[in-house]
Amino acid sequence: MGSLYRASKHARSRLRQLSLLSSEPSKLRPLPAPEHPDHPCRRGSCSIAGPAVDLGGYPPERIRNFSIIAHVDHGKSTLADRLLELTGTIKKGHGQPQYLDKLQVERERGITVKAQTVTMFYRRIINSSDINNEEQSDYLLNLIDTPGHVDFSYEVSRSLAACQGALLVVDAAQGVQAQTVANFYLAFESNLTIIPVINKIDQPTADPDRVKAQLKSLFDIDPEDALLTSAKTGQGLEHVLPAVIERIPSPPGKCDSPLRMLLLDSYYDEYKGVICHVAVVDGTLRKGDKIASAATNQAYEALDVGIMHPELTPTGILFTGQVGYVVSGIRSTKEARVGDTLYHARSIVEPLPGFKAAKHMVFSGLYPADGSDFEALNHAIERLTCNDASVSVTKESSTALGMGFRCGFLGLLHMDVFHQRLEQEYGARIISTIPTVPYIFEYSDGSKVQVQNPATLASNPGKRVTACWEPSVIATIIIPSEYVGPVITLCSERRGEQLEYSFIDSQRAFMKYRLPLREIVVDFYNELKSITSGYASFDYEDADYQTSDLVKLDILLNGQPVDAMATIVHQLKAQRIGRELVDRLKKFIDRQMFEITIQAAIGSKVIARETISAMRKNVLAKCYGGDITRKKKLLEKQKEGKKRMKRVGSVDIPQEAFHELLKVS
Ligand SMILES: Nc1nc2c(ncn2[C@@H]2O[C@H](COP(=O)(O)OP(=O)(O)OP(=O)(O)O)[C@@H](O)[C@H]2O)c(=O)[nH]1
Repeated sequence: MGSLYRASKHARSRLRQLSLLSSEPSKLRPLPAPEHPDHPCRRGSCSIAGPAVDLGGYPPERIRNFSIIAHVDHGKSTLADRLLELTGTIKKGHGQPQYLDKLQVERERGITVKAQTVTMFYRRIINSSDINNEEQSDYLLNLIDTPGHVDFSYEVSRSLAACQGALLVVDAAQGVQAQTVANFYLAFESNLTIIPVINKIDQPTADPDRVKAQLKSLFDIDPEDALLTSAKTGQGLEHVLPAVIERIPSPPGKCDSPLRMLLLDSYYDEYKGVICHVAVVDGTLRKGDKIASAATNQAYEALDVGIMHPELTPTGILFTGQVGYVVSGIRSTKEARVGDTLYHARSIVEPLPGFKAAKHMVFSGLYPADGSDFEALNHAIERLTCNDASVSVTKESSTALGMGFRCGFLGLLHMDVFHQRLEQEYGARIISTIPTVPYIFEYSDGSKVQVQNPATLASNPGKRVTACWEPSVIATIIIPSEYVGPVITLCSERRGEQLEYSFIDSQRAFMKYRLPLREIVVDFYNELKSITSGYASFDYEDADYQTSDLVKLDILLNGQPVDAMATIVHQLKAQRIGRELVDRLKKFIDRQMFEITIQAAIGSKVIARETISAMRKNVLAKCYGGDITRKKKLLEKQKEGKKRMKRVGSVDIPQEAFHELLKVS
């Protein structure tokens, strides 16, 4: 518990400040919906086209920028929905739950993968018991909903850069989970004011007192500071925005300083080009202003400026402390660099600190299923990386798959989501190769290289590998106490080293392990979930490289190595993985006109072998009788299927075979 305890000591002084904050009785009432004539957006003086919104009435002291952070499924997006309804930003019962989860992939998987910002207007009314003495003030609140899964914590840390506070949502029944811990520290290290929200109190198994005790013991959060809510029934929600206004400081920027904006995110729009989400740190941005990028020194004109309320809403202006969007004629992803500082061209400003570069944990080759689609895939990847700057892309080629790309991802789920978005949003059909982590190899000539593609590993016999290192992670695992035994077994099977083991209360154990990254990227989380009946929570942060005993495992078809199927594995696991790869391939490669041998080999030593006997797959076998059109159709279908095959030497490999190999750990 050492590191948690140390950090919680820091937390103590900060949280003490929080408990000093007033909780004077106040009543807050949402503003009328934007379409209402009394809404401040309608009382504005802006004369721009589109919905007029006057942001002039919101100096920094009337602005709060906050994020919602939590472990997966603790209710962030649902809470965000309720706050949007409460402020009239979206209509109640708008029929689209988790409004801010806009991507198809988010809706299908029920997870947030992109942080989303939305501006809300809120009127605070104090002392409402005496209606004549009512005091009211209007606030502009920027809410950023963030993903919960560890693979997207880069999104979280970027979002936090635009905020001064965060709602830390914890499920009242599940209590603190691994990503609650990770997200708490992300927010804490960014110096944000943290408001604990114990959500789902409507559940029969909810135990808010236990969660309060956990928050106290892990983070030294005063139980009095916790808000109790049910985003489902609406219970307790009336206290959330008052707490945001009272406890979270307003943005610190200077209105009269030269403009400095932080580029938070961007995406490509067919008509407008790149749309940049920005946080105005200092100064004012007006439509028509000439702005420049600190990263590229390119200058642009601000063609359209506005807020997300909840969709793009032109305002013509953005003042200090506000979060909004700007369209500036940037057309390529290379120009819109997340973390960049935008400023008025010709003014001299100190660039903002920006963001730490994303650290790629998993690499995989991405190839068009049909080789002639390379340019289309190139275009799709370029567009998509505009909205997901954390993916690294370099071109590569493979003898088996032709021209393609080597992409770096933040984790396996991130990789999966990227593939799905390519297919759903851009209609790309792709084949991806076995994911690998970035290993480091040292050769006999003293040179060291980072190997992101196993196929490139030392094919030169004059260059012997003399040492190798693999990346490791520090994993945090929180589980009900009865599952401790199986989890310890799993972690040691995965070559883990236990660093910490303690209890956060009478029912939950907390463990820290150092594990090789390779061991957790494929299937670790699924197995952890399955041995703990779904009760385990898991998070990790990257740690150092460790020396290791690694070998390159080749797959050969009829004696010919398939570069796209090569993988790097630990010596001790090579035999089992080789066997499994060969078995899986056998199931997915159809019998052909000749015998096919499938082999797994380390160097020249074959460690596993299977044979597929010769026979042409006769699709007409069961097609008796004389219907010629049906026979033609079947042959056509077979021909179509062949197009999706990849030919290695004389062997046709179906796409599915590549997908199957991804599952071998
Ligand atoms: N009973 C109950 N269920 C809730 C409450 N809040 C959210 N849920 C449900 O919990 C599930 C997860 O809610 P989300 O809002 O998607 O959770 P999330 O934290 O945004 O999830 P990720 O985006 O995947 O991190 C959904 O089925 C919600 O309907 C609540 O207060 N009570």
